[in-house]
Amino acid sequence: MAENILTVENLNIAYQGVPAVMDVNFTLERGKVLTIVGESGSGKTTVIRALMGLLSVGGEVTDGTMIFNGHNLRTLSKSEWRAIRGKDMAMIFQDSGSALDPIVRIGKQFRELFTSHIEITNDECDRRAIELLESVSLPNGADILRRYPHELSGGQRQRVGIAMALALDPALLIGDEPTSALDVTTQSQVVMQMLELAKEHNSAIVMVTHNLGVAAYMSDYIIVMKKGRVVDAGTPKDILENPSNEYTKQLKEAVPTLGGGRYID
Ligand SMILES: Nc1ncnc2c1ncn2[C@@H]1O[C@H](COP(=O)(O)OP(=O)(O)OP(=O)(O)O)[C@@H](O)[C@H]1O
Repeated sequence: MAENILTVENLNIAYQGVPAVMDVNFTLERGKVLTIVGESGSGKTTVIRALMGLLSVGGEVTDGTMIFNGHNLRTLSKSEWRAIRGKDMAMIFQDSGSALDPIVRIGKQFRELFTSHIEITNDECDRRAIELLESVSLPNGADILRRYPHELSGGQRQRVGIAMALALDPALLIGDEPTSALDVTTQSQVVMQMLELAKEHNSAIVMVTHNLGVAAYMSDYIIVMKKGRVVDAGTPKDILENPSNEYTKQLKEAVPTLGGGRYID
């Protein structure tokens, strides 16, 4: 039987006591991709921030369990979180590029990332960083390592963010609209690269997107959220061929068409 890397049961989250996410359940196996879709304010970001232990101020998990790789995430101490985050579990934000430290060269940021989790020489850090940059289509890695973030384009910075997220072979990669700030061509390239790398590393992915087309293309499972609850869940085929919820039907209709055909067909 495939190993579950993540099990979420009856997850409830509130901000200042006001419920924002209610009764969310899902499981994810190693190497699989789960996408959360839904309208703005439906609770997507709240769910994945809870998974990273990074709910914004006032946010609190009020009920339920989240088990990641045998760890009960609700009971982790700050130092246990630090050990897991970035290593076993990594996150790519919409603007991961801008999360880079603006006054530190890229090479040094890679070294800091590696050395905070593993014993490694500087030369080995640089070698691995260059390899990772190559895998996200940044072939001039040695040059990139010498640069500051502002000396890169937005797309290059986002690729650096993805390379860093994958640097320590995370078992789980969490993405919040990881490509939405990029132009459409770069978006599809970056999604493909994320998928390829995740497959190579046997990492699972939980990703938030507004776009059911992207979700259908890249996922093994899709969860549709509305007003803090899961209103539909299943494989892309289940969701698209038999949307059980009126809202999913509307989302499906809203998928943009490409060349006259729906992207998801
Ligand atoms: N820091 C906060 N304080 C209070 N309420 C919040 C906070 N963050 C989110 N919420 C509320 O929680 C609900 C879910 O928000 P969340 O950001 O998770 O939605 P989302 O589906 O990710 O939206 P979007 O697609 O716009 O990013 C919303 O009603 C929102 O107003």
